[in-house]
This record gives sequence, C-alpha cells and structure tokens, in this order.
Amino acid sequence: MAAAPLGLLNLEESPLWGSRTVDCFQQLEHIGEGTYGQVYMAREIKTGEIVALKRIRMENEREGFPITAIREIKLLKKLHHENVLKLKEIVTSPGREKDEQGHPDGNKYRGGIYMVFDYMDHDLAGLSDRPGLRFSIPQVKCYMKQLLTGLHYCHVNQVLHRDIKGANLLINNEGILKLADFGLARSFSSDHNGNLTNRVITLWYRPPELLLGATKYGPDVDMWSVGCIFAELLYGKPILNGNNEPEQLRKIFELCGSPDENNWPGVSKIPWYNNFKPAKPLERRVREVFRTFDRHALDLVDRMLTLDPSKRISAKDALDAEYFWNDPLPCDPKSLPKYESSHDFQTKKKRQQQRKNEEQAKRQKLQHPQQHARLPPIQHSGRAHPQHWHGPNHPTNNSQPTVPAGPSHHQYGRPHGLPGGPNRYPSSGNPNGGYNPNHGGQVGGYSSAPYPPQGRGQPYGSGVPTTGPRGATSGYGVGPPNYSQSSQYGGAAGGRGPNPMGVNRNQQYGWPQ
Ligand SMILES: Nc1ncnc2c1ncn2[C@@H]1O[C@H](COP(=O)(O)OP(=O)(O)OP(=O)(O)O)[C@@H](O)[C@H]1O
Repeated sequence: MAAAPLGLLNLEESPLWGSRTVDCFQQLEHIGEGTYGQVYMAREIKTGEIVALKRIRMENEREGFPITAIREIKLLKKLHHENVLKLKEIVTSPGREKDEQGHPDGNKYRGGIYMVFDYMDHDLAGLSDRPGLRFSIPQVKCYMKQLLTGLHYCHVNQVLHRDIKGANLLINNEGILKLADFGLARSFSSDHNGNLTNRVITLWYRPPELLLGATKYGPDVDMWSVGCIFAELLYGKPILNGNNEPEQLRKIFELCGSPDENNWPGVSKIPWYNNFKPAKPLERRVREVFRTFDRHALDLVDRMLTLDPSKRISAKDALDAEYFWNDPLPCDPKSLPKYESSHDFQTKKKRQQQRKNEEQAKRQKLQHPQQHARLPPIQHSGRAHPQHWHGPNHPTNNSQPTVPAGPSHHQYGRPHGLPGGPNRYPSSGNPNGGYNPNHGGQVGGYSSAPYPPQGRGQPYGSGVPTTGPRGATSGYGVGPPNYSQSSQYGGAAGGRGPNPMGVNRNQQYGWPQ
C-alpha cells in the first residue's frame, strides 16, 4: 500500500487529536473488520460515552502512515453533516519500541493509531440481513432520503465517496443513517482533468463506466451504487451480483441493455468497450424486472441505473423526485423501530457459527445415532459408564450434540469465503485476485483482457466477492414491518440491546498494538 511520510498526517492541526492514548477507552466488543482496520465498540472511561474505534492497519506499512487513512482523516475533518459519520478524534497506543530481535523499531506509529467515531448500532447490510426483517415503504424512503442527503452534501463539497454499499451505511437507534468509510474517497473538482483510478467501489455496486476502464468520472459513480442499493432494498436481494468484472458487466448489460453510441455517446472511446461489448444487442429490462415496484420507485431506480453517467440522476435531483413527495411519505427517523445492534461482520460471524453447529450436530448424529430416550446409551466398551446414565427423565449426554459456546471474543478472524450457505454481501477485499476464467468470463462474448490480478486493498482495487452466488434465504424486501419493537432496546440501557455475540461488555481487553 502506498504510504506517506509521517509529517503528512499533521495531527498538530487539531491540537487535541493524537494527544490521548487508547487507554482512555475500555474495549467492549469487536464489531467490524475491514480491509483497512478492525473496528471496536468502546466506552470512554471518563464520560461513559460509547464510541467506535477503528484501528488503522499498520502491519504492511514499512514506510509510514497508510495513505488511505490519511485521505479518510483529511476528508472527514472537513465534512460535517448529520448524515456523514463524525470523526471525533485520533488516539494512539504506544506499542513496542523494539522488534522481536530487540532492534529499535523505526516506525513511530507502530503501536497503533485509532480513529474515534460516534458509535452506530447497525450497518444497513447487517440490519437488512436479519432473518424475517421487512422494511416498510416509509422506512425505505426515510433511509434513502438520508443517504441521498449525505451524499449530496459530499458531492457539493467535491468529495466522491467511491465505496457506497450497505456495510458502509451506518444507522443508529435514533433512525439516523450516516455515510461511513471514506478510505477510498477523494476530492474532485469539475475542472479537474487528471486521471482517477477505476479500481474503486465494491464490485456489485460498481458502475459500467469504471468496469469499462474510464478514468475520468465524477459523482455519477456514487449514484450508480445508490441505485443498486435502492433496488436491492425493494427487490429483497442484491440485483447485480457478479463474481468478477466480466460477469458483472454482463449482468449490467442484461439488465440495462447494451451500451452503444445512441444511448451513451462516447462509450466506444472508453478503453475496454470493444473487449466487453455484448456480441448481440441486448434490450433494457429494468422496467420489466422491477415491475412490482411502485411507479415512482421504478422511475427513480431507472434514472439511477442509467448506463450513460452524464444522464444518470444526481443526488440533488433524486431528492426532488416524486418518490419522496408522494404518499406514503418517508417516515420520521425518530419513529423507526429500535433493533438489537447488528453489523455485517457480526451477522456473518453468527451465521458461520450457526453453520458450524449444524454441521457438528449432523456429524454427531451420524457417529452416534439417536438413542431411544428411555434406553441407556449404547455401551461401546461392553461396560457401563455410570456417568452416561442419567435415568429415564434426563437426556443422555451422547444423544445431545455438543453445541459450542458462542463465538469467542478472543477470535476475531474475518469470516472469509465461508463454505456454502448464504453470504449476502461481497467483502471489499479481494484475496482471490481478479478475473477467474472458471466463473463466467468469456461468456457472452466478453474477454477478461484488461483485468490484471488485483485487490482492492493496495490502495485501490476491485472488491470482488469472495463467495459465490447468494441464496435469498433471508428475503428482506419491502413488506409490512415485522420487526420486533421490544422495549428492551429503547429505554434506560442507553438504547443498546443485549450483546448479540454473547460477549461480556464489561470485560476489559488489552488493545491490539
Ligand atoms: N462508527 C461505527 N459504529 C459502529 N460500527 C462501525 C462504525 N464504523 C465502522 N463500523 C463497522 O465496521 C465495519 C467496517 O468499518 P469500515 O468500513 O470503516 O472499515 P474498512 O476497513 O474501511 O472496511 P472496508 O473493507 O469496507 O473498506 C462497518 O461495516 C461497520 O459494520
């Protein structure tokens, strides 16, 4: 990853920033794991305030502070809006002064740098992935309106987000949605003539112009991602879930029709157009595929998922769209239900644990077929083991699958590439590299030529999902709300629900260095 000289961080600009250490906070729970760092829920010891700490990954940094973190800090310092996540301060942890061999460690920041943010109870990916959860139409309008308001503010301030996806839209139990993760964001100006990288935005939310190799672009790239999220909220599952860039383009063209000089003047000049243009013309099918959406929703999705970026609707115009001004109106954020906290990372982790339990139970069943409840267990050794016999009113130990305790808070591995099962969102990392010829490349006349192996991380790249197609097992399209309004999340406990990971929040851990 590109790194910047230490001085560039310029923590001195905000005198208090960087002057406190992470020991001012008590670590409560691991809530997120991204390409660039781990995220923890923590309590400020002095005030009791709950915050989120994002530890900036330094493991791969030999030469200084990662440029992505510098960008994120710089941009967040200038953005102040209710719908943009607030960076409160930067704290440090001292870390080792010597390496394992006892040599002085030249990196001043080796110990750890943490960004302190307002704590948000959910991210949209984690929240909408809750089994059985259905957002109501006023609720979808409320979230979309906030997303567009935050994004409009960024665009007016000449910031492109470049990684809009559910996991980066944070929501608190006051119903407020905030844009987060500005690690790939950058400033732009309308007269800017330089080239920008096209290896940004997680694959499923990446617009066709970037996939075709455009290096001059503007806020329209974010609006494509918004269109994908909007349609996903109404449709109940991701709408364009390609496994690699060629497949992603194919899916876009199958939905939005093939691009040509009539519907997108200038498209033939984009570098990889000839490699990827469909062999035979495809019709636009947006209105057919999403025919169940109401008229105004369909109009808006249609204008967001417009192939030609210059004709794509802007955030400002989207906010003026009929959709937001017709009944049912967007609900008041305060009226939104309060849910038990859910983050994409934890949802995936829970699901992984559940799958493990199921597999283990299955294995145990095969190894030890179910006993008749009234009979003692089969005696393998020929001798009875008294500790296995609990009498007729107690289940035997062997007939019960061993269910491991909930995920240990000491094991925070990222659930990469979970075997089978639904895994709704692509991770933004790309450990598998780029185009995989076994996954639909060359299909329909596309070639993989322009795509070298890549990873989003270093510092830019694609967010190719690590898993295959998702099941829609936890369908969460719009419907009558069936969420729990359990009072336990609204009241005295500061609006936070019980710990879904079974972690004791009072337990203090050492901060990672
Ligand atoms: N302020 C916060 N409050 C609560 N949870 C948060 C907060 N910030 C981040 N998270 C959780 O941590 C996850 C990862 O955070 P973030 O996207 O900032 O990290 P990243 O390393 O930049 O990730 P990515 O791989 O997407 O670039 C988020 O999806 C969210 O679930």
